[in-house]
Amino acid sequence: MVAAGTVLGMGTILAYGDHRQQATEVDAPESTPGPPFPVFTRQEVARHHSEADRVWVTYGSDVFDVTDFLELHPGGKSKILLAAGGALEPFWALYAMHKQEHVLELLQGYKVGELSPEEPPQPTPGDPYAEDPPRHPALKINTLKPFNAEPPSELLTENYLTPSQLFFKRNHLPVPVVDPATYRLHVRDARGRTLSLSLRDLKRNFPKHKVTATVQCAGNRRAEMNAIQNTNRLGWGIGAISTACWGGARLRDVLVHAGYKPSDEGHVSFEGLDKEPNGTVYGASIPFKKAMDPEGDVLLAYEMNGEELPRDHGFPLRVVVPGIVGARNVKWLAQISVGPEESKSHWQQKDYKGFSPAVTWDTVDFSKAPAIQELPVQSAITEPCPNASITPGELTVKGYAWSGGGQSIVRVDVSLDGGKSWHVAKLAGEEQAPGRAWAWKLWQLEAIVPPGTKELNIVCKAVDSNYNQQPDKVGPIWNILGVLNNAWHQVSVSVGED
Ligand code: HEM
Repeated sequence: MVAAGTVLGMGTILAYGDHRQQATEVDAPESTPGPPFPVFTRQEVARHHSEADRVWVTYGSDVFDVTDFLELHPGGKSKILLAAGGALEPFWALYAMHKQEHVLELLQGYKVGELSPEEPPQPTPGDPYAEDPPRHPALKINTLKPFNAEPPSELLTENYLTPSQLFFKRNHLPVPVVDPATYRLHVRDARGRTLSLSLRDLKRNFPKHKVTATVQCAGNRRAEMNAIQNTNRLGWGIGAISTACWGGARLRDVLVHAGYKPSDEGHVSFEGLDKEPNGTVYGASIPFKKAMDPEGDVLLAYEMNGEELPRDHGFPLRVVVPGIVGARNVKWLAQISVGPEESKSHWQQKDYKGFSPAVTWDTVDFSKAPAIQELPVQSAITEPCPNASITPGELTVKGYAWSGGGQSIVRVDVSLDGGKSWHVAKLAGEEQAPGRAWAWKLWQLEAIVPPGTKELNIVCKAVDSNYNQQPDKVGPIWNILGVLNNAWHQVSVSVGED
């Protein structure tokens, strides 16, 4: 049934075939409609995520079986396998050369069905996570309930903005189901009254601002800390960090509307609609000064990468606090209040704080450590992958670098010999104003691996505009919560024969 295709160099692709019918015959009679395509749910598609189960992908509302194209793919089999069982869109946002007519025609030849219309989420008694949204199978899951997952690290630096479906997900609780028509944001105003703002109010009454900002979880790279001594907390790799262009109202404008003055002091507390079974909601706070700073760029965001905020990222409204740890970027925002004290929530008081390696669960005193706000300078290697096997000759090393508090990245040093000698990487990314460099820089180093080399120990370290640098070892910054790991990132690869 499947006519094998032939690839004649880049761009020249012949006859890959049609899985259902030979519909591309040159002299085909007046097109007679074929039998209707079968309909599949996203869950059924997701079961086809390996060659053994056949590799299915979706594009729009169509389902394709691309198993027979794997070996023919100009981008390689491994790349298609990243999308196996899920949507092509986030990958094709990274590799835009697919948005050409001949590629789409080629894909049509592999169509095997259509997606059934999205079922509205069904509450299941006893499972508070039953109404969580569908996710892309390419994500590497840390925990399913609550959903915590990161993209494959080599994809992180394929595009400056992370496609929303691949953006890391860090949920503390089930994703709430919110009706945008009845949604209200409650803001305690300066006179103690509660303002109730609809989404329409926020969109119509406050100017829309766009900010490109990186969000990083404090636990990014915890796996390296867990390898030293297990913290028994989410073992994030290097992918608990992503970048998006956010759009929404400025928090400052809403606070001014609510009667606050820049000279006021204290903290702005946020509460989400995500709840524990006992009714406790997620909450966090940021300093009032940051919220009111005209250059602080804090948003009440309703857009992510030019589209409506996805459910996993806080639909219909979330806080985006550029330069500040992800945990304060409260999603599914329900309430804002201003007061002399920080949020009383567990996540502000008893989590997301840094401690000495000497502190244990028996000796920890959470009241002694400040809540994490701005994060330290960070960088990581996304390519090559750890334990990859490479050949002598040209080597491209890629990665990301970012610093908290709006500090820009001024340099990334890369070593191929474990830190004995260094090279300076080339930086790329949006130029953002000093002190407002909210988004990461992607970096790249082209190197030559001499013949006879057996292995490389690749290391990277970044320098920010305050000349803050990363510490060389994880051990001395290990802590019971496994947060703030910004040690030099290291990747070892073996070098085979050419
Ligand atoms: C399953 C459906 C897919 C089809 C039908 C497809 C098809 C193609 C075609 C026809 C090209 C050559 C484009 C040109 O003429 O310039 C191409 C290139 C490429 N594809 Fe795909 N692709 C698919 C999935 C993917 C996925 C999921 C990824 C990434 C995760 C990917 C990554 C690439 C890359 C990196 C290239 C460029 C290769 C090079 O220039 O050396 N493709 N693909």
